[in-house]
Formats: sequence, structure tokens, C-alpha cells
Amino acid sequence: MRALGILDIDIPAWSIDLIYGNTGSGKSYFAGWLVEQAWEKGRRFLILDTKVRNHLGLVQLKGVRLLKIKVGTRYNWRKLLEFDQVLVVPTRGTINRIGVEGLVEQYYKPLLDEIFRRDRDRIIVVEEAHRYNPSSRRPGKELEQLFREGRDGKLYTVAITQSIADFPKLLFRQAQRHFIFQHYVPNDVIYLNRMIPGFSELNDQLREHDLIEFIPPNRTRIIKRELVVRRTRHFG
Ligand SMILES: Nc1ncnc2c1ncn2[C@@H]1O[C@H](COP(=O)(O)OP(=O)(O)OP(=O)(O)O)[C@@H](O)[C@H]1O
Repeated sequence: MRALGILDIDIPAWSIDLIYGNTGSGKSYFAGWLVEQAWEKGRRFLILDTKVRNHLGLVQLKGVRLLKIKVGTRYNWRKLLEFDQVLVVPTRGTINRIGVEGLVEQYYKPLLDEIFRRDRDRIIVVEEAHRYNPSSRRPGKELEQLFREGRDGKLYTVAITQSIADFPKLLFRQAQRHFIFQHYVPNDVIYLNRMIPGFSELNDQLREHDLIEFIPPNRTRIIKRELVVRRTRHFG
């Protein structure tokens, strides 16, 4: 039998984690792994998914509540936040009718705002985080307030995005940890190389689903895909 070793990634009391990489690189799979670690420690979390099935396996974990967003329905966010561990997903009909853009605007942004104003001590996992920003230069209000002031209320954000070039620098610079999958686009590699010591050499060593952990200003290491072992099924 192959010895797997243990992946020693901490789930701190507070952080801002960014997870980025191409479609299919393993962002959600890894985010789900982080959530499993948080669950084992009894931490409070809420996942805002933009896909219907992606994270559904996580509801196998005892205590995790599922809310399916159905377009036309009004939700009492305050009541929702009484639950400690929550997965929020759209129904297929919702995506067909209002798209991810409508989901984010009509439901997820107001929920993030409510979390910022009233919730405490929670890990908030935001899929497709670039969708919350009006442009690649301007952060959206909801993410910006969480990034800038979330620490006081121990509101810990995990933001997942495909394209780091489309993600406002203002937010990028606030991240406490980066989890980075292999990058191919030359401009992205140049950009990341400026930010992360030795990025291109590390990037060249990555296989599919491997990732780099970067803790600013200069701590980096490669995390091999075999170490990211999920306890629940991922549907990504
Ligand atoms: N460490 C890993 N070991 C084995 N399989 C993995 C690993 N990481 C990811 N995968 C598999 O790779 C596929 C893509 O992963 P995932 O859905 O997380 O990608 P993604 O980056 O979130 O993509 P998208 O941006 O399209 O949502 C999935 O089938 C997943 O099970």
C-alpha cells in the first residue's frame, strides 16, 4: 500500500483564502476538502455554490443543511444563519431563468451583506468570486467589506475564481493564503511571478490537480494531489 501522508493545512480562526486555477483544475474539489476539515473541527460554515450539484456530497456530513434557491421565492436570511453549517445551491430552473449573474445579484449578494452585518465566526466559501465584482478593477461591495473588515467578526472568506487576471488587485492583496493550480496563460504566469517568489519554477513542476500553497510574503510549497483525499463525493 502507498503511504499517503497527511496534508497539514491549518484551518485558522480567521483567514482570507483565495483558490484559483482553470476550469477542471480541482478548485472545488480542494475547497470541499477544506470544508471537510472545518466540519471535523466543528466550525461554522456557509457555502455559496453557483452550480446545482458540485458540492452536494457535503450534505452527507452530519449537521450540514442544504438550501436550494428557487427563483421567485423570498428567503429569510436571518433564519438561515441560525444554522451552523450550510450549503446553498441554485435549482436548475433558477440557473435557466436568471443565470449565475441573477443568482449572485438577487440572492447571494444580499445574503453576504446579511452575513457581514449579523453573523460571526463563520467560514464563507464563495464559488465564482469574480462574479461579485463589477469589473476586474473594482471589487464588489459585499466581498470588499468581508475582506477588509471580516476579521473582527471572525468571518473567514474562501474565494474561488478561475481567472486571477479578472480579480481586483485590491482584494488579491488582502489574501492571507493562496491555493494555486497550474497556470498556462503566459500573461497570468508573468503576473503571478511578480507576486509570488519562484512562481514559474513551482508552476512548471505541477501535475494536473497539484497545487501551490502561497502564504505571503514568501512561503511557498507544492501540495500533491494524492494528499487531497476527500471523505465525501465531489460532483464537479
Ligand atoms: N486531488 C484530486 N484527486 C483526484 N481527483 C481530483 C483532484 N482534484 C480534482 N479532481 C477531479 O478533477 C475534476 C475537476 O475538479 P473540480 O470540479 O474541483 O474543478 P474546478 O477547478 O472546480 O472546475 P470548475 O472551474 O469548472 O468548477 C473533478 O472530477 C474532480 O473529482
